Formats: sequence, C-alpha cells, structure tokens
Amino acid sequence: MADSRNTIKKTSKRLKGVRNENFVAEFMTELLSAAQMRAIEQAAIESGEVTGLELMERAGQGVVEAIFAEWPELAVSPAAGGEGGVAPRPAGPDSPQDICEQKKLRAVVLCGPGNNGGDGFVVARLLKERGWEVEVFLYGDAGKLPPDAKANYERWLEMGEVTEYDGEFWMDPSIYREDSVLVDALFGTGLTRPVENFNAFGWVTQLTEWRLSPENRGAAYPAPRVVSVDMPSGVCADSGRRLYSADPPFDLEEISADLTVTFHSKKLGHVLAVGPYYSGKVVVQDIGLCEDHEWRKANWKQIAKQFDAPFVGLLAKGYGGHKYSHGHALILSGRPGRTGAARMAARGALRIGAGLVTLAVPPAAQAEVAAQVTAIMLRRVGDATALTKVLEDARFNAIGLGPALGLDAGAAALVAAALEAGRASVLDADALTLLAQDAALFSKLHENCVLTPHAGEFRRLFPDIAAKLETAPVQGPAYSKVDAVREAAKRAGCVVLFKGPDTVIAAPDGRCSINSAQYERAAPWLATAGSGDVLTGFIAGLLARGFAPQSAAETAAWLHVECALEFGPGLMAEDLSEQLPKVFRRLLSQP
Ligand SMILES: NC(=O)C1=CN([C@@H]2O[C@H](COP(=O)(O)OP(=O)(O)OC[C@H]3O[C@@H](n4cnc5c(N)ncnc54)[C@H](O)[C@@H]3O)[C@@H](O)[C@H]2O)[C@@H](O)CC1
Ligand SMILES: [K+]
Repeated sequence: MADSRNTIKKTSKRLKGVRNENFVAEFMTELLSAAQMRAIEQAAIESGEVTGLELMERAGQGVVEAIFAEWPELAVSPAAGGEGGVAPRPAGPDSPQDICEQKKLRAVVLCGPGNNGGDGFVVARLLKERGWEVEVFLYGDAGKLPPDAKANYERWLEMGEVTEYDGEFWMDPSIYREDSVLVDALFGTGLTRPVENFNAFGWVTQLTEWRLSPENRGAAYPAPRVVSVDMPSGVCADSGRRLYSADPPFDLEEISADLTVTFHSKKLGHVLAVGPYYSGKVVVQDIGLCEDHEWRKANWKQIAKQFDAPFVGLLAKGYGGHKYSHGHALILSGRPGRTGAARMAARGALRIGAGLVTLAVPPAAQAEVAAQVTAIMLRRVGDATALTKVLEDARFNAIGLGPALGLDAGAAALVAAALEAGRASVLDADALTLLAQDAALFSKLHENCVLTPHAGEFRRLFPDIAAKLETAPVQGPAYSKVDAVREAAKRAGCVVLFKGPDTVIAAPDGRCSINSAQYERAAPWLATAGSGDVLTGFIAGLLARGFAPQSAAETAAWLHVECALEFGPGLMAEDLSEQLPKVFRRLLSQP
C-alpha cells in the first residue's frame, strides 16, 4: 500500500499552493498528454533556460539512474576517463569492465525514429561508459532522425555500432542472459499509428510474452529486464490504449516493460486503460523543467490530475460542531427485499462523517429496514409527492439515490422529484438507467449532481461517447477515458465519475482527475457486489458535509480504494465502511 505520508509530502511539494475553488487542497500530481508535455518542453526551450539536447541528455541519465535504483546489483560507476567517450579497459580484477564481465551486464537498446530513440542513444552511451556491453538497433532511417536524436546517434557511433532493426534477431539467444537489460526507446509520446511492421517487432513481443508467461517465471533460462523509455512502445501516451491496424488481422505489437521511466510528469497513458499493465512500474525523473511555467498557469483546467490523497484538514471534523453542522443525507431505499443496497449506502454516508443520515423507505419496506439499522433514521416515503414534502425540510442537504431503486414509473418520479429539489445529489445504478431512458429526466440534472456510472451504465447514458471509447483506435493520440468523461460531464452539466481501476472524474468545466487503483494501489477485490452502493453512500455523506461535487466524488473514490486496501482480499462490500475509522485515524494522525 502507498505510504500516504510520503505521498502527501511529495505531492504537496509538487503542487504547493494549488487550491481549487472551494479551498480543498487535495494532493494531486499532474498527468500530461503528449501535446501538453511538448508545450511545456517547447516553452522551456524557447525561454532559453534549456536546450532540447540538454533535456535529452537528462532524460537518458534519468533512465540509467532509474535502472540502477531499481536493480542496485546492476549499478556501476563510469570508468575513469570514460566521460564522453569509450571507456578504457583498465587492468585489474576490480575494474568496471571486469565487474561487468563477471556480472555479464549487457544492454540491448532498441532506438526508434524520433526523440525517444534519441534518449536511447544517450542511454547506450552512458551504459557503455560504465563498461556495459551495449548493442544498439535502429528502427528507421538514420538520415531522417530529428536533430537532437541525430546528434546522439552520431555520438554513439564514435563508440559503437548501430544495426538495422529487423526481424532477423528475434531468436537471438544472447538476449536471454542473466543481468541483461532490454531498453525500449522505440516510441514515446510521438506514437501516431499502430506498429505495422510485425516481423520487426515479433521477437520483442515474444520475448516479453515469454517473460510474462507463468510457466517461465523463475525459469533457469533467464530473460532480460525490460525498461521502456517514457512509454512502453505501442501504447498511446494520451489514452493508455494500444493502437490497432485498420486492416485486419488486428495483430499488434507492444512492449510490456518491467520498468518505465518517464520525464517531468506521468503521462495519461501510464494510468489509463491498459497502460499500467504494459508500463510495469513507472518512475518519474526530473529533467529540470520549471514547475511554475506560465503555460501551466494558463492551462490548469485542461491538465488532468492524479488524485493522490485528500486534504486531511477538511476530512477532520472541527471542534464545537453539532450533528446538523455536518449535514443530513437522505438515501432512497428500494422496495421490500431490495433494501440492502440503500442500507449499505446509508452506512457509508454516516461513517464518512455526515451528521445525520435518513433512509427514505417505501412504507412496505419499513419493517425490514427498521429491523436492521440503528444510528440511521427512517422516513416513510411512498411516492414522489411524499419525497417532495420531505425535501421541504432544508436540513436534508444531500441525496443519494439509485442503488436497487427500481426501474418503474414510480422510481422515475422519485428521481424527478429529487432532481427538482435542487439538492446536492449522487445518482447511481437504477437512477442512471432511468436517466438514460428518459431525455426529460436527463435534462433535470443540475450542477450539484454527481453521476457514478460503471462501463455498462456509461454506455447506456452516453452511447455515442462510449462508442468512440470502445472503437479500436488506429491512430494516436487515441480518444481516451479522460476525453470521454469530460465530454459526458459537459453534456450532463454535472460531475461524472466513470468507475474502473482508472476511475475518471470530470466536471463540466473540464477539470478532471483520475483515481488510480493500480500499481501499488491495486485492489482487484474491490470489484465485488455492492461496492458501488457504498461509494454512492460515501459521496452522499461528503456532499452532506458540504464538499463540492467534484471534491466529494474524488475524495470518496480515493477513500473507497483506501478502505479496500486496508481490508485486503476477502473483502465484501459491507466491510468497506467499517475500514473508514482506521483509514481516518491513519490520515488524521499525520503531522
Ligand atoms: N526535446 C524533446 O522534445 C525531448 C523529448 N524527449 C523524448 O522524445 C520523445 C518524443 O519524441 P518524438 O516526438 O520525436 O516522438 P517519438 O520518438 O515517440 O516517435 C516519433 C517518431 O516515430 C514515428 N512513428 C510514430 N508511430 C510510429 C509507428 N507506429 N511506426 C513507425 N513509426 C512511427 C513518427 O513518424 C516519428 O518519426 C519522448 O517520448 C521522450 O522520450 C526527451 O528526450 C526529453 C526531451
Ligand atoms: K519507448
């Protein structure tokens, strides 16, 4: 599990002073698109603070440092006098050359036709200076390399050879050596089309597939460690999606890495879709680009963020407050036999800190619900008219509705009444299906709403947007989940939270964040019946506490994953809310 304390320290330093409109200083890191990264680099180069060549050198250095940090047994210093040229072979048993031979340190660097390939040439040079045996392949025409990559290609030629990268090497057994590293510098943020030359890439895929297949894990015949520069080649930096050939067969090639070393900031593709699977582990290296660039200040709403931790000051309840100062959430329950979902949501709302939580129950379900709740209150709400009446009490400041609500006309009328009351509301499950079926109902959505669809519900609500997201992309940058949720939020006029291991939350004005339950926060056991109902409750509880819709959705989604991590495998939805006290204790005890 992520060490939240470290995360907070690191990210607060990173986005120091950043506040959103509601003074909710969540801790977030930026996730850049390829175009945004290019704009930041370009602004830095144009301002004269750095040259492209310097950035490339730092990028290559960053890759080498990350390799050594990840696998300290591979770390060797540059040979004496080896700076900028061929490392001499000093005599003696402890010379770097001898250490490398002893350890069989060997790198195969695959360079592509752009600046990603340029980074690869820098890595090749720096490793060779440290005595590594380095073999370099170039995919593409050396004459067409962009200037910085060309400069590094030429520097490498002073110390080693470059072989054309074609399909002849796929069975080269020398790569299957202990302590060898395959550096993938084929494509980075510039991947614009699928990798078409299947023969050329076949051996890389075979190699990574071989490495990943369970029967070969721990095999005596060792496979190299695979390190991708910036992006695992074949994966789109903007969407985390693989690019497909427009002409069947949809054979495709991509590299699956143990370690991906990126620069300045993570890219969207590292956290979206299949990006995490292919990236392995992502390390971000600083290449000296300024944090507070004018460009960023002007474009902050367009930059998606990774939600790393909530602002604990806001989660804590202040002294002197009474229950009404923390809001009153109303959760709508379904008919008898279907009340469990709303009860779980209500419990989540109470645990997350709503001052009061009331379940609005159909009269026929009252006995069933009353037998199973204590701190949660009950109100008989037989129909939409009764709901409107209940909501005349302004103290009900947030509504959660949808889980097991039903899909009949009565349920649709309840959704309409809830929306007409204009309260902060979270709509999930059946409420989303009802919205998808009825344009008039959909048009009642307002800016204080949060929609929490999973993939199926998103498809029902926004079929055209979902179709774009589900069509195999044939060119980059591909349409991403971030694009889709931004578009959906704009159309709905409210916050949309699209669930998944890469939960994306967007507001109509374009603000967008990703709650990643991947890498060290992976919690696959969260995909369990009822876990969405608990999330609805968490959001309703935070809305009741006065969180703005976007913040409520972000904070709830983050805490939801944190609860799953706290409990671990074996989790049932009922367990989630019960982890909140432990999670809060851990967060609030931090300095
Ligand atoms: N000065 C800079 O701009 C810096 C760039 N950096 C590196 O440069 C990368 C971006 O460089 P580029 O914009 O040149 O992009 P890439 O090097 O990622 O790739 C672009 C090249 O690949 C070709 N291409 C794209 N998809 C292809 C496919 N499927 N098959 C064959 N060819 C394909 C393009 O036509 C173009 O020639 C970053 O990922 C990063 O690694 C870093 O060195 C930091 C500094
Ligand atoms: K790459």
